[in-house]
This record gives sequence, structure tokens and C-alpha cells, in this order.
Amino acid sequence: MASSSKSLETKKRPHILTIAGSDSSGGAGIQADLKTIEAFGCYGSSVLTGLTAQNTKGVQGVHEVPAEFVTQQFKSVVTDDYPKCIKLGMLTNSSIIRALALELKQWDTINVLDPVMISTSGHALLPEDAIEAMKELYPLVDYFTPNIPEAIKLTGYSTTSQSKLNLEQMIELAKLTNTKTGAFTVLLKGGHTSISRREVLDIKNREKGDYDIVWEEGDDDLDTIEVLSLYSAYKQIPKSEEEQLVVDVLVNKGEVVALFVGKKIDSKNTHGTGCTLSTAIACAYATESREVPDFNLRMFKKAISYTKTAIASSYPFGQGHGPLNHAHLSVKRALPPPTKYNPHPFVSHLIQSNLPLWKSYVKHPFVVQLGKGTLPKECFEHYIKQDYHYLKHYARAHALGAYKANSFEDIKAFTDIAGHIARESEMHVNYCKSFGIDLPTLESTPESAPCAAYARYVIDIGTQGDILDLYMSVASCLIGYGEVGLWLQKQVEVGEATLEGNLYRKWMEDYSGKDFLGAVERGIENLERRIAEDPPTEARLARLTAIWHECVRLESAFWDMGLNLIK
Ligand SMILES: Cc1ncc(COP(=O)(O)O)c(N)n1
Repeated sequence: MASSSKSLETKKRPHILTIAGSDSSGGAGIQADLKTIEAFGCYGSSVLTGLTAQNTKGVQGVHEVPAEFVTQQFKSVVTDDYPKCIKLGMLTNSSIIRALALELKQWDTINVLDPVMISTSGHALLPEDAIEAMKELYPLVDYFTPNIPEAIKLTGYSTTSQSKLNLEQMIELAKLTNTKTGAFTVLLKGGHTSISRREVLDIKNREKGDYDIVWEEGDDDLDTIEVLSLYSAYKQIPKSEEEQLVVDVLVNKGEVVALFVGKKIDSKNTHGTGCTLSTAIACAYATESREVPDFNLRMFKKAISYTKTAIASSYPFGQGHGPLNHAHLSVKRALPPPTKYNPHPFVSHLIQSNLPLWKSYVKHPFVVQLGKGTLPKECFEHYIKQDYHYLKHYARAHALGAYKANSFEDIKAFTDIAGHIARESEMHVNYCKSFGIDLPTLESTPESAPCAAYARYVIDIGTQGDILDLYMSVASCLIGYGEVGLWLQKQVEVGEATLEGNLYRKWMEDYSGKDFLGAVERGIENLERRIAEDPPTEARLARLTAIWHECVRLESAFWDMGLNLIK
């Protein structure tokens, strides 16, 4: 008897139709589109408009598909399965464009148009008269993605420097493209020019939130981490205002909606960039949730960052402009997730690996209320009593570090810190006295569950793991309090926190003072040095990051304990 087995996949995938040309070298056109669609977990169908004999060095020939046959292919596909989104690329000639405009008018589809005119290798892929015919297509276009030379050609925008536009000119050109074509939304791609960080910052100050400036992952966020300013190597990382960036301008109804800003990737493997981006937009449109208010921004951000990773992870092929790694997302799904950020500075990697968690710790309501002086006194007293217990465990963890160390340098470093904490405890006792809490009260106060949980975790990691694990388990306390001290200082400067008449003034001054920040600085330098001397493997990095996350979570729970008087 024949056995039968059932298909495992029953859920429908979003259908993306690409109407484009074939690139025999597989880098651009239909081939790039289908690989990208597959990587996004969508289903890709295709209507071919032309076949190119092409490689990474150039286009050797184009074989045009008759317009009637383009229509026939289109009808075959859409009458069978209605596409969620259509991407249009190389359209070959004016009769194909007119035939497609006629068809698309009858179907209420979402259309992304990448006006392919010239290949990366410099070959004209669209005759002059076809540019006129495109006017019939524009009103049907939801998302239009020209690059600078294409937008200049389509609008007749006059500039002395053909494509090296500045940011203001780019914005002008994007708006003009939107109004002249009537396409619903225009994304003017900035890859053909470069914009300095200063230009972006100037615009940001001038526009004052009229539109969004969407920075590449990991760039703007670094600015929100105060404690990095204590790390000497970070100070040397130039965040020069002269740094050249790529800016894509998103315009809707003639108004700028957003600027997408990111670093330029230095690669000659850019063949198929426009095809991949426009297809990624179609896929992001079909797969991102449309319920959220910033749907448009998320979708473009996803498509742009997808395409950049495709360039960054490209591999050699051919002798000219090589192709992108179009399908990298599907490879990522099959492999363990790669490290998201360059672990240098390591502290910024740790913080950014879960920024919301970190913010829940360093900007906890306990900290905010403390800064404003509105924190109930009993909450603070509960906290400092428990902190006394925690300090003892913290000193013990360092003594354990000295025990585990096998170099005199480490033994000295850990005993020094343990001794320093022991001395700090005397200061803590004196500080508690100013709140009417004496030493016998401190000693006899039962340890709360959140304090015991945190201390147990630190000592446990220290016992199980090696010296770096232990170092990791004590790092978030030191670095986090440095961040809290510096952040509160900033809050005072902008009038969001106050020192004047604040019951917790001394606490704030201690944690933003030279002594404490000096210790944080040494802690960061030490951690960075250890990591630089012995870079972790991916698995090791994952474990260190997990320890950091757990400690950050327990630190946040420690503030919860104070605020909610948890015993
Ligand atoms: C079939 C086809 N479609 C599009 C392009 C543009 O891609 P690129 O600008 O990367 O050369 C191309 N070269 N070939």
C-alpha cells in the first residue's frame, strides 16, 4: 500500500509579483527579486518584460518580450492568485509600459515602482520615449524608488553638479519628484551622493520634529548612553561631523515624512541594489503589521537595513560589480543569530543588546522620583537598608574573584575593590545614620527577597563560572550606577531633576562625583581590556550577554523593591 504524507506548511504566504527583466548573471532583475522574496518568507511570481545577456561587467544584449505576451503573463498570474504587492523593475519599452498601465488600472493592487533606466555598469535599459510613457504608470504607483540620476532625469531638475547633491537639494528633488510624477510616496535613494553628519544634525535642529530622522540601528542609541563618555577609547572613536553618510528621503504628498540615515558601505558588490530594495519594500509591506501607527517607517527601515546587510554580506562573484547577498535573511533563519553589534566598545554592545531592559534599570521610576526629590522617604530608607546587605555580598563577590584569580594583577585588582567596598560600607553606615538608621538596625533588618535573589545570582555565577563570568556579574551594578549618576546630573541641568532642597542630594552627588565615576571608569577600562585581550567566541559572548541581562533585570527589581517596599 502506498504511504501518504501530509505537507507540513498549510499557511498561505504573502504573494509578491515582480514584473521585471531577467539578468542572466543572477545579480539584478527577476533573479534578485525572487531570491529576496523567498528570503522574506513570501511567495514570488514573475512577469518577464525582457531578457538581458548580462554579467557583472555589463549588459551585452537585450531581448524584448512582446507587450501582448507581458499582458498574457500578467493575466495568468493575477487571475489565479491575487498578489499582495507588485514590484515593477525594468519595463524595457513604451509599449510594455502602456500595456501594463492598462492592466494595473483594472486591479486595485499595491504597486512599488523602481524606475530602472541605467544599469550599474552604465548600460541604458530604458529608451527615451519610454520615459514619457511612464507618466501613465505614475498615478498607479504607491511607492516610487528612484535614485538621484533617475529622479533628475524624470523631473528635469537642474543642478550644476549632476548627482553630488547636498541634503537640501536632495529634499528639493524628492519633493519635486513627488509632485511631478503624482506617485503616492517617493523614496529618493541617496546612494549616489554623500551627506555629512553635520548636514543631518543641522536639519534636525532646524526642522524641530517636523519629520522623523530614522538613524541606522545602533547609531543614535549610542548618544543616549552617558556612561560611555568615561571610556577612553570611546572618546577617541570619532563621531566626526564630517563623517559621510547616506540619506534616503521619504516624501508623501509633497512633504518630507522621514530621512533614513546610515553609514555608507564600502563595497563594489552593488549590482542589484535597487532591485533588492524595491522588492524588500514590497515584502516588508506584505509582512509588517499595518496596525501600528509608524507602519510606513518600520517597513522602509526594514527594507533599507535588509538591503544594506545584503551588500555588507556579499561574497565574490564575477569580475566586475558583483551581486548582493540577496537571500541573507533566510540564511540567518537557519543559523544561530549573529552578533548584532560590533562588540567594541564591549560595554555599548552589552547595553544595546537589550536597550529597553537597560533603560528600565537606569531610568527606573525610583531614580526619576529620587532626582525630583519626590521619592517617599520610607522607600529610600528601605532601599538603603537593603543596599547595606547588598554591599556585603558585592564585597564577597570580589573576594571570590581574588580567590579565583591566577595572576597577581587580578588578585590585587579584586582585593583592592573588595577593600574599597568595605571602606565604602563605613560611609554607607554614616549616611544611614543621617536618616536615623543605626548599625544594629542595619544588621538586624532581614534581607529582602529581591536583594537575596540578586546576591545569590552574583555569587552563584562567580562560583560556577570563570573570572570573566564573575566580572560580568558585578559589572552592571558599577556601570549602571555610573549611568544613573551622570543621567541625574544631566536631568538637573535641563530642569528635570533638582539638587536644591532635595533630601537625596548627597546620594546624587556621590554617584555623579569624581570618586565614584573614577571607579566606574577603571571598571570599564578593565572590562574592555579583558575582552580585547581574549575576544569571546559567539557562544561565550552570548553567555556573557545573558549574565549581563540577568543582572540588569535584578538591578531593576532592586529599585522595584525600594519603590514598592517589597520585603
Ligand atoms: C534585468 C535588470 N534589471 C535591473 C537592472 C538594474 O540593476 P543595477 O542598477 O544594479 O545594474 C539590471 N542591471 N538588469
